[in-house]
Amino acid sequence: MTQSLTLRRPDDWHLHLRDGEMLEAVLPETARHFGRAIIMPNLVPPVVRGEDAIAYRDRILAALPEGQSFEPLMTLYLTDDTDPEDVAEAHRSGLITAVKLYPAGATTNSASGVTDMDRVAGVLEKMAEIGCPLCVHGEVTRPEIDIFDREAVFIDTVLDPLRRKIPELRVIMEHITTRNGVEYARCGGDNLAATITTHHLVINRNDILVGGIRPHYYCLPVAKRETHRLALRAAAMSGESCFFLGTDSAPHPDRAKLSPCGCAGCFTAPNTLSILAEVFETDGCLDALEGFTSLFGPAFYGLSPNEETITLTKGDPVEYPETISAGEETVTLFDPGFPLHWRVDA
Ligand SMILES: NC(=O)N[C@@H](CC(=O)O)C(=O)O
Ligand SMILES: [Zn+2]
Ligand SMILES: [Zn+2]
Repeated sequence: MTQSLTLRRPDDWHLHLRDGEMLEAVLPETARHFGRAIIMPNLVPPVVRGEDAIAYRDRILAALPEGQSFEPLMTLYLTDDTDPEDVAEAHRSGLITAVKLYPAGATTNSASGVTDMDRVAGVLEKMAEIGCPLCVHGEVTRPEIDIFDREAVFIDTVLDPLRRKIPELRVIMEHITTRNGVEYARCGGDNLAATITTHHLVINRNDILVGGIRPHYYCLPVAKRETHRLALRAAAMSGESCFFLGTDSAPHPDRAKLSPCGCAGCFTAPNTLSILAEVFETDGCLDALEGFTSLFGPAFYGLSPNEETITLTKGDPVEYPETISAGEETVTLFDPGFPLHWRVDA
């Protein structure tokens, strides 16, 4: 029996597009299905000032194939030296949608991130005043903290104190991976939301490590034990508007993933919607998909949902390529490990 499902066109509230040949290769994969995306600023060098964001936005729009429409929602990369006035001006002019906090050393290209929250207090106060949201990579980097505890410790020792100090600041806890993150976001009131990735609904830490190491499942924050994955799944399907999709699709050349020090990131842009439809259906929650992919994100960011719709049709398993090419490089798609029956109609 064929079934179909029509949704408002989704948005991706956390996306890495990179630059150059990688940008050209991955942008069409997102623009095919998504109307808008929050564009991560962790380029090398990072997108720090308003003028960097203008230049990056122009490169993205120039790389968009004819016939595709897509709106990049730009962000600035917060550093110890970010100027509050530069942020205010970029926000006032509509250039940026949010500012991104990377604790220095927490993840890919975060070396220029924040070393001490006190140093950015002035910018964060300014952002609270003007209503500019803060997207947060929520992991501590203290070497003594176990990698599996870094999100929970961040919530207790950095995020909660920050929100008590500046309660008006709108915060998005990005790519949450723990029950702790779910519970904190759920009780955070109107100024707090959390994004959840596709891959964290699918894999737990065993999938990375049991029976051989699977570098393509390695991302940050690293997938946790099964109880946490189940909490994320329940949150995504709960219909609570504080949880919405941020794929964190993070392409890296296979050469860089399959190395003795492989880098973190899962590339999910091409098959995300097929995977999400499959997992929401498996849990009997297809009705909750549209809120998660298309409604709650815009509502939190004060935007309207997209006018257009997309339709997914259920049928024989859809074949996605194992890899896509980016110049001379290949990038491997995230493999959910189960057949995908929902295809996005062209
Ligand atoms: N998620 C990841 O594992 N990697 C992201 C960085 C990030 O979002 O933390 C990347 O830029 O590759
Ligand atoms: Zn991150
Ligand atoms: Zn990311």
